[in-house]
Amino acid sequence: MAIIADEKWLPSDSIILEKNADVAIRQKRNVLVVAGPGAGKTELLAQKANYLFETDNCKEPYRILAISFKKDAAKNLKERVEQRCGKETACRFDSMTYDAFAKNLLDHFRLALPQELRPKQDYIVEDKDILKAAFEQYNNHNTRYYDAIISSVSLPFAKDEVGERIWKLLLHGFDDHTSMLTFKMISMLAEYIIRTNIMIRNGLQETYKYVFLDEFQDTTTLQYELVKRCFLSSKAIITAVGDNKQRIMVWAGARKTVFVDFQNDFNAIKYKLIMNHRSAPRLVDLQRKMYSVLNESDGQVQHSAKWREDDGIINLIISENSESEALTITNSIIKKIETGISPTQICILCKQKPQDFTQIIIDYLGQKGIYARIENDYQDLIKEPIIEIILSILSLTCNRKHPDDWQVLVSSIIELWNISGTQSDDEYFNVQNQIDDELLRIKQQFSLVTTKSEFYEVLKKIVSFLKFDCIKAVFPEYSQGKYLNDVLNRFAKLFWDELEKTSIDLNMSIEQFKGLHSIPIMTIHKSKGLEYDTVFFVGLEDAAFWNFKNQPEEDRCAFFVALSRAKSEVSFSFCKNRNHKTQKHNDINEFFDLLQEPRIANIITPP
Ligand SMILES: Nc1ncnc2c1ncn2[C@@H]1O[C@H](COP(=O)(O)OP(=O)(O)OP(=O)(O)O)[C@@H](O)[C@H]1O
Repeated sequence: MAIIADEKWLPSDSIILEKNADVAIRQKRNVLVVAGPGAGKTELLAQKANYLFETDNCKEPYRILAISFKKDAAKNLKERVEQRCGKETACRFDSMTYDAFAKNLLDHFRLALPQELRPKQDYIVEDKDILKAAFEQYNNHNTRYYDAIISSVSLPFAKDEVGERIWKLLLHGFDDHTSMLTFKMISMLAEYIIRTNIMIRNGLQETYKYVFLDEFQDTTTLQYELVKRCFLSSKAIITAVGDNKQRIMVWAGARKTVFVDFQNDFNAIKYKLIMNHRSAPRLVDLQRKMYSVLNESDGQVQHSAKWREDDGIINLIISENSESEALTITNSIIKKIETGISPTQICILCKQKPQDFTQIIIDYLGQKGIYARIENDYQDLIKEPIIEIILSILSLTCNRKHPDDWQVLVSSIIELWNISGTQSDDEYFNVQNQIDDELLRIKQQFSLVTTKSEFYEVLKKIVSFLKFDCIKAVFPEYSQGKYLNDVLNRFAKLFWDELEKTSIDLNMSIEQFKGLHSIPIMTIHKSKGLEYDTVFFVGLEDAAFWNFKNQPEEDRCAFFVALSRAKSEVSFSFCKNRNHKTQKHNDINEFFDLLQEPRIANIITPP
């Protein structure tokens, strides 16, 4: 890659950065970028990676570490950097979740832990049954407090309290159980490793010259402590991006003071962005109205110039019952699709339990030949590296001429089987031939599949061709316990569902599984960081916001996140009688008041 002089560097993909974004990208010290939805915070991180690599500010062999909350967010960021800088340079961009970061540290440096704190090498992660069994040994049956008890322990052990005793059981195994760690325990052990081993800490700081923290508002105290332990007072330059108004993880321990703490601890300079590149002007107006409700100053937010001033539609649908709600939403979706909007650009959101709120809508859409599905199970699976490889194999058995799939498969196999670039061309062609032969065998075997168990046999063949042990060895996330089996089983089940629905049309099943033709349904939590042309929020009701009285701020943020996923249209739906139960909106009247203000929402009251 040719090196570009600092002053000549320009953002890629014709992106024009607002001034503060450009300054934050070029800044040579720790920065905190705070900005509303659609301001381009994630885009800023991707551009900053390009800038650092293209200008050689991040010289070889230094690397960039990017930490996100969700696997798909981490993968998307990596893909953007790969597209722009090429795979070779982007291999110095390590994009992972907090959980993966902590687990990598533990797995690499497990032996640096004293015996008392050292889990077995084959420890299992997040197994609820083992957790329960450990607590029950101490007659503790209230699962609600398990997390708090685990987190209350300080390392190293000093007190011999119940929490410590439970940790010991989980660390070393008990009865027939092997070691089991929750992600919180992994984070605490990783923090302990860094705290007590200067060499390891120095090594980490020597590796990462730059660190990116996405969705910083949701960082928990444990995660923040780990970042601090790793990078405080180091030469690593940290860029954190976030939005207070989207803090919807307080229930999971998000640290409310994290922005101020970061500014103080890391002497970070704060930049505000004011653009909203995503939403149409009328939607931005509604978001702006919510700023004061969310205790955020700043009505300065601006919409992009690509819109006309009166663009954007907001609806409040008030239905008598679930059937009339489903009919209204289905008809509205049909109209959207008729105007050329892809189903994948239409999203249905719920505060919780999407199954309970959307099953009738799924059925009605299905009757019209429109496929909608609850994404929560699919989203994470699709981003699993092993599933990406299996899908590429299945796809190549349908059509050998899929260059992207071929690329994924060959590069994965080279990595899995540890065939380095120094091997001879002969060896490389040999591998290609082996892949070709195997694809043919799988194709033949698949052509005879009529039952679930026969399909499972095909999958087993694929995994044995890839070599189970190599998969475990190459991908750190699969190295321990049952996780790889768990991923494969979940995939087998969901993919067989698609095969059944398409009468075993493999090509169609792959497309359906990837969600290329379906309307995604998900919780607000899963929708973070995503965007759609049209959003339907189903269940603007007290029952969905059942804890509003105790956590009004977090629920307001949830409403705000739902609203801000939409580019051009958003509908909120209240149903007077949902699933034979009368619904109210007394507790969340403020949302109704807001939507019913003059010139905000069209009120739709189907019969
Ligand atoms: N400078 C820019 N010019 C034009 N479009 C942009 C720019 N920055 C980002 N975008 C586009 O705007 C949309 C929102 O960007 P992005 O997802 O990075 O925002 P965000 O601040 O992370 O949003 P959120 O907090 O809501 O998840 C994306 O479609 C992105 O491609």
